[in-house]
Amino acid sequence: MDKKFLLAPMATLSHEAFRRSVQKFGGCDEYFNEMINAPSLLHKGRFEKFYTLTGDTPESQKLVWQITGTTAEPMAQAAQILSELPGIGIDINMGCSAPQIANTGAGISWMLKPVAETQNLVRKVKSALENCAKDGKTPSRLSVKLRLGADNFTESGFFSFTDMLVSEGVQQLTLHPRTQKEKFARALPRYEYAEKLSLRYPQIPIIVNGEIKDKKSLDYALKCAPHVNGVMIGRAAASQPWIFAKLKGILPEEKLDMLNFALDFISDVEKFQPPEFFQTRLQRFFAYYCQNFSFAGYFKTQMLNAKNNEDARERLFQYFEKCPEDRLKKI
Ligand SMILES: Cc1cc2nc3c(=O)[nH]c(=O)nc-3n(C[C@H](O)[C@H](O)[C@H](O)COP(=O)(O)O)c2cc1C
Repeated sequence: MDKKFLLAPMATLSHEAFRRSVQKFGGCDEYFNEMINAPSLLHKGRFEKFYTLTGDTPESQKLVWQITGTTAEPMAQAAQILSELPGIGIDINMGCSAPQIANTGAGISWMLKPVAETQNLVRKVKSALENCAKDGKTPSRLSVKLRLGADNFTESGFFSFTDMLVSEGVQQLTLHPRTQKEKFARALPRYEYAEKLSLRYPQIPIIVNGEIKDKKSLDYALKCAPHVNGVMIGRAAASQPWIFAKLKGILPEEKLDMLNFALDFISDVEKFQPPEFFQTRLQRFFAYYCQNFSFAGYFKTQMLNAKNNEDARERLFQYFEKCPEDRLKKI
């Protein structure tokens, strides 16, 4: 397939330990990091360094650092700092509609504010990236991840917004084609809008995102948006870190040891996350990973109740002792 595969930014999930799980199967073309709050990064909070830990593998060159914030200046400064790290570039989060983000003026709010304010943000971030590209180096790529906008969005309003982004020098757009309030469980994303973006801006890559979880859903998204340059996958990569290899048709024949895979993930979390984050990181990952098993609901509850990493390991051993047939799986 000539399309790129991208790992979605997912708060508490898209970190180095999780990327390593994906990389075990050959990885993907771009890894979006979980969103990084710009003011917190600038204030050098106690945990901020863990958001940018990469472990320095060649795959780190494929990182995209997503920033979130409510005002332009700190976001431009954060973009500058992050552009010094390994990776492809900086992404501005204009799509997150979770109330705790959107209500503060971050995420999708950037699509709803007076356009001049968002234009100022893009301009500031772009110029920060250009100013810090030293010695004739190409500046880091600037991309934006967005939704369709408010529930009463109009097509003309949406395109005048994306026209502004592209004319300000945004070099890649990822569209999760749902409105602010459309939840995952509701209707399918409106993939045709990604197609419209591809035809409108042939000069930049357009990435489609949302509900792609297997060959059938991939084929459907690409049938609706055949000209997109890539496909971004979030939740399905958390339940099946091998999904990119599966969709590319390069999965190894042999069965996967699901217990050892999970144990490796916990060890990587210990390497790349602070102890204060262990519980949330494990809980979020296992909420998805446990979907692979015969007694998914029971297993998930067991893992969500783990008190610490040792307890999580113990619960893994117990599950596979009870259900040995789940341990070696053809994925
Ligand atoms: C747990 C979780 C955390 C997320 N965090 C972010 C984030 O930090 N930045 C962002 O732009 N989108 C975030 N999203 C949205 C995803 O990037 C993606 O757009 C959405 O999950 C739809 O893709 P999917 O159907 O492949 O999961 C998050 C989604 C989930 C499920």
